[in-house]
Amino acid sequence: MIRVEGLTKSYGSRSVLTGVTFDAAPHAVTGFLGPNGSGKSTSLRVIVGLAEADRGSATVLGRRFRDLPDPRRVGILLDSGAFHPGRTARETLRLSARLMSIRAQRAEECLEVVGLSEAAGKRVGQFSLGMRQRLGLAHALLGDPEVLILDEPANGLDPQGVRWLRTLLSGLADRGGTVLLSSHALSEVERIADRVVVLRGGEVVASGAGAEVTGGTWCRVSTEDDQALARALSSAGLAYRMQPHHGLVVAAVPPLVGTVARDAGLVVHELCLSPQLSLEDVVVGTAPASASESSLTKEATNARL
Ligand SMILES: Nc1ncnc2c1ncn2[C@@H]1O[C@H](COP(=O)(O)OP(=O)(O)OP(=O)(O)O)[C@@H](O)[C@H]1O
Repeated sequence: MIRVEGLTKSYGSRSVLTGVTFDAAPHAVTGFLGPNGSGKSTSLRVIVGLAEADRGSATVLGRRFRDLPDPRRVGILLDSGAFHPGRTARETLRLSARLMSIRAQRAEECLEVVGLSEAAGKRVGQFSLGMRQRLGLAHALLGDPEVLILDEPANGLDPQGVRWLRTLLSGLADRGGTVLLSSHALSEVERIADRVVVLRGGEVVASGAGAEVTGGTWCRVSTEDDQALARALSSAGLAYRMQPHHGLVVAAVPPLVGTVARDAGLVVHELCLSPQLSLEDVVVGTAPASASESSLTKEATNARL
């Protein structure tokens, strides 16, 4: 379990985190999402004791990270570019294993897990970004941890690598582990994470299972006359946003939107649930007024259903 409560931090006069509060629970992969500069890395650095918060607290397995009797229970990958470029992958892992009093054979096992056995004798300086990420993951796995804290682990991985990462992380979560990973790549996180925490401008703007975060009832719709549909949705008290090229995103389930379109006499061209789009909207802050922002919308939705 990772518990973060009220983290607030400034660099000089610049506020970077404001009251950041969330949990990452065992048996789950929690995605920590947000645009560049929203404070994800700073939060992770505070959690593992590499940065100090001005206020608030962060605990891992019930204690501050630095107070853990056995920090090997927590695997961390914050910067895969930090490995010495002149060492081989095997040397890098064996050195860390020795520092952490972990048997040397574990380095070989972790190289195998991340698919780097063949490249184990190669210098890290010759590695691609994706290979460095794999090495970083191997490093995080050395202590056979119960908790993984990963900053942008999918960075540089090809689609096959992302699939492999998903299998690796969900396997750890299935065995009772806690995984917290940051990313600004929404599609990856949506596929990997069970729950998401969305940070924007140093504040948590949403958290929960994907469907909870997005209201679970967002859909994308386009009709023969989207302006006419917009007017009909407004009359029905439903929140919507016009999309740049065509269509709208609406805070309601498809049958309700379809009914509104039919009552307005409009031919529907496209109507589908749109969880990916809505999560992206939440992260970048372009979501239409959500149900929580507009109880009228929610009531109208319920009434029509
Ligand atoms: N050591 C530092 N000194 C001053 N400002 C910092 C420092 N570290 C981070 N910041 C600032 O804090 C803000 C949040 O940065 P942070 O790296 O936590 O964001 P992020 O969400 O991880 O972004 P990214 O997705 O680009 O990695 C940024 O405006 C950044 O410039």
